[in-house]
Amino acid sequence: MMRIAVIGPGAVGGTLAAWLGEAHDVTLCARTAFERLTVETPDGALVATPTVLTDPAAATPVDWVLVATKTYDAAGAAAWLAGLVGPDTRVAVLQNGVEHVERFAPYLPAERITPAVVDIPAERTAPGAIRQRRMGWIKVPAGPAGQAFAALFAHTPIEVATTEDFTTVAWSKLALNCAGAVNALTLKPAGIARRDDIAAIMRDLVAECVAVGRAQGADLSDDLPEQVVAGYRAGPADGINSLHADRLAGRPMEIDARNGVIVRKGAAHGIATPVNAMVAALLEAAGS
Ligand SMILES: NC(=O)C1=CN([C@@H]2O[C@H](COP(=O)(O)OP(=O)(O)OC[C@H]3O[C@@H](n4cnc5c(N)ncnc54)[C@H](OP(=O)(O)O)[C@@H]3O)[C@@H](O)[C@H]2O)C=CC1
Ligand SMILES: CC(C)(CO)C(=O)C(=O)O
Repeated sequence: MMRIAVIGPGAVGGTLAAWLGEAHDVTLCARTAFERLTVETPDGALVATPTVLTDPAAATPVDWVLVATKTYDAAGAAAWLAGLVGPDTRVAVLQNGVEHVERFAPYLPAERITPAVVDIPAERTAPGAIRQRRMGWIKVPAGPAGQAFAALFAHTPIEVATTEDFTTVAWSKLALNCAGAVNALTLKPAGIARRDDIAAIMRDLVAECVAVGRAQGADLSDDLPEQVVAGYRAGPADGINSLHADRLAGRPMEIDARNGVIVRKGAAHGIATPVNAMVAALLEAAGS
């Protein structure tokens, strides 16, 4: 049994905490207090009453810290690290985008950070109340830290694996996420991808991501734009991605981590990214 702290027990953090709590000692580090964690999973409900801390001063060292806040809440998440991180603690960052390590490098030595790509669609209806839509998967870089992270989930049906090519995994996931901007813009769930005009915009967003990702070293196939659209069309039409959920709730949005990053890194390589720049600007304006 490992001691695990989850910073940010929202849709992803709450889902993982509920599964991990079946075999480990899990503490939740939350911003908003709640008593009961209930996750409707594809295999039925998981209900737990874990320790929930809301004051970083109450945190004590654990074996693993899992950071699952939104990217824009990194500074708040980092406030927990002084209490949670001891000499042997490993820190996994479970967020979308391709900048997991850069984002937390100001707070921790980079070698202590395990970046994780998560593909587990989950929606939070209230603090501690979550619907996990699909069992999904997590990928982490190959190596001792990645193996130790995967071992935490050995008792769960979630597929957690290491990869020798994390760059490609992260950019492939970014391709999926950058296209999801259309949902936050239109305030329509995943089924909007069934419209041909919207699918054309999604393909353009992904094509820019592919061009920039390749320049960053990712091995991305030519048909990724088509695969992304096909995936959205095949999934539940009422699925709400986390960017869309943020806009619906009036929260900040991960625009920079999901679309802005393509524009920023594209500019560094001299690659034009007008469609991602446009949706990022429209979302910034919509959220301001
Ligand atoms: N939802 C999904 O389906 C998926 C999301 N992701 C990615 O995972 C990451 C997390 O997303 P998601 O789970 O949807 O986000 P949520 O908004 O559901 O959860 C984030 C949680 O972080 C908490 N939080 C914010 N600041 C702090 C702080 N200082 N201390 C402690 N807790 C804090 C929030 O608290 P409060 O309750 O007060 O808001 C909230 O509970 C994002 O990068 C997202 O892109 C990846 C795959 C799937
Ligand atoms: C698209 C999805 C649900 C895939 O896990 C996701 O990453 C998100 O909502 O942020």
